Amino acid sequence: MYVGAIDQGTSSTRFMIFDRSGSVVSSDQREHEQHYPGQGLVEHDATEIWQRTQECVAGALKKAKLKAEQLSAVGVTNQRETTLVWRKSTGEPYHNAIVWNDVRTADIAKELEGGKGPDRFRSKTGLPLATYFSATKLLWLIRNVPGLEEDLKKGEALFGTIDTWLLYNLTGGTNGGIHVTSVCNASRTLMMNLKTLQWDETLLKSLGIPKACLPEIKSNSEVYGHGAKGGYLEGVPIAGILGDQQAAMFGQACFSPGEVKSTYGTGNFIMMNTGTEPKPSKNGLLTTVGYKLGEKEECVYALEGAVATCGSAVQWLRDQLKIIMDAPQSQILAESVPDNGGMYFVPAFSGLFAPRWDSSARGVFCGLTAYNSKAHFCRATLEAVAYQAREVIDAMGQDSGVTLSRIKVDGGMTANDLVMQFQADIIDTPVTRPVVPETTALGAAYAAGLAVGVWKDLEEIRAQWKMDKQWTSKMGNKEREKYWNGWNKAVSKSVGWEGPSTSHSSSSGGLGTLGWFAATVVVGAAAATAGWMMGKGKRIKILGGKITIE
Ligand SMILES: Nc1ncnc2c1ncn2[C@@H]1O[C@H](COP(=O)(O)OP(=O)(O)O)[C@@H](O)[C@H]1O
Ligand SMILES: O=P(O)(O)OC[C@H](O)CO
Repeated sequence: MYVGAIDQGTSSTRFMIFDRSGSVVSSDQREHEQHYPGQGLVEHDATEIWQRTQECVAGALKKAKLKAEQLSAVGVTNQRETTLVWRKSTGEPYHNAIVWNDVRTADIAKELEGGKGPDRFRSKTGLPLATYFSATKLLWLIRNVPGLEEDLKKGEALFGTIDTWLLYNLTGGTNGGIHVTSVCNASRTLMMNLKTLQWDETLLKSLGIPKACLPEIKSNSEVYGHGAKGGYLEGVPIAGILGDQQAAMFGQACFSPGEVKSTYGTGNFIMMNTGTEPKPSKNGLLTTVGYKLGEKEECVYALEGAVATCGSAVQWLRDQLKIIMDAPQSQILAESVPDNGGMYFVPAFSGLFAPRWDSSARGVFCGLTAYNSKAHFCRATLEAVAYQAREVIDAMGQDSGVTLSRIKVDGGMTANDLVMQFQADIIDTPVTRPVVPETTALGAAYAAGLAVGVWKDLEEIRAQWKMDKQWTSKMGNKEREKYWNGWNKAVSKSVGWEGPSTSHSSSSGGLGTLGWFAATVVVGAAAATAGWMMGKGKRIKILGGKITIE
């Protein structure tokens, strides 16, 4: 018995085939182009994503020497919030998809507050008003694509997140393709009511979004449709849809309240299972749907801390600063120095997400002296991953009252020992990686397999989770405190960079209470304009968002 999973992520798409033991049988992965049409803008060509998806499916089936009919089911997992609209009559997108970390909608998010603050819709949706969520992106499209509003009202223009787009195309597109989304993806749009698990008429009215364009909300595990005739998955039940972070939580078998996973990919997303009642956050986290296994099953909720920039900062070291050739080299370079050399980096390329939600924050390197080398830039970038995660984990502890005994980790960056050790050090909690690191795809496969009886229940799935490696803290309290204070000083330089700070959470770091003693401060930003800045003995050139060190 085999189950497939399409994992459509921010940087790439994978198709993975698993056997009944949850082991990987075959995998194929393709990148798609990242479009950056301006400062803070990130777009994907949805047609390219569909093309890559088909190539991956064909590639993985070929490598495994399997035919589609040998797959019992296929699950879909996707980058969440990324928004697109397409024509029902032709299947063509009206515009590139606007990606979750695009910040063009800062003004729209502010406008939606209507004088009532960023938490105006939080009690219904569990979300603050921020650029991150789909409704702000859909409103931007409505305001900027001529004729779209009329087409949306008529039902000619269909809205979808990436799961919806893939399901539509997998099941036939203009030839009978279904228009559905999963409850956990819908919970990221600002349009779904967390209690009713349906689109909320009052919210839609406040937002000015017509219901006719929205997909039907389905559970995370049921047969939605079958692969279309003539497609690579012809006849195969498409039976699971989970947003990628929910899929990772599911693949990590976090089925009991209080269990936490942290995924280190393009961004970093930390989720805690909070059981069958939505848990409000007072500390800047998101209340969201974890999973719902079938129409009649209870919904399991989660608290989530989303950090926008994680592995993408490593890609930036590679592609923009060009101080590493590839991601694994970041560890080698960072390990070539004994510590951060006093340097900190706040990678607020998309502002700061959880727990601060400050869209005005921008990237900051600080604490430099002439002693610092590119190795310190690299080390500071990697360490920033762990500090950002600690902010979320501290907030999670405050919101849930749970003291964590461990965190289950996954995602591309868990290959980096230095990051994982520093993570365990800075949170003083064990960090545990499973044998199958592709938990996102595995979670989607589990959801699909459960719907068609490949796996019996959650206990059977839990029994398949096996530990590969665990990191425990080797750092003393005094040292941890020193680093944590340094990080918080750095963050205080990042917030409000693009204007008044929009931060609206009581964060865990004691911002503003610390003085600033660094000998040399270098402030850069992905969105920086042209200019030169002088460090002692170093020149840092910032030009059109590209930084070079000479
Ligand atoms: N050894 C490594 N050290 C640091 N970062 C890494 C390493 N390997 C992968 N990454 C980062 O992890 C990310 C890819 O992880 P992945 O889980 O595939 O992301 P996504 O699902 O968001 O596409 C990339 O941003 C890459 O820079
Ligand atoms: O594609 P990833 O792994 O970066 O995940 C993106 C998230 O789903 C955005 O919310």
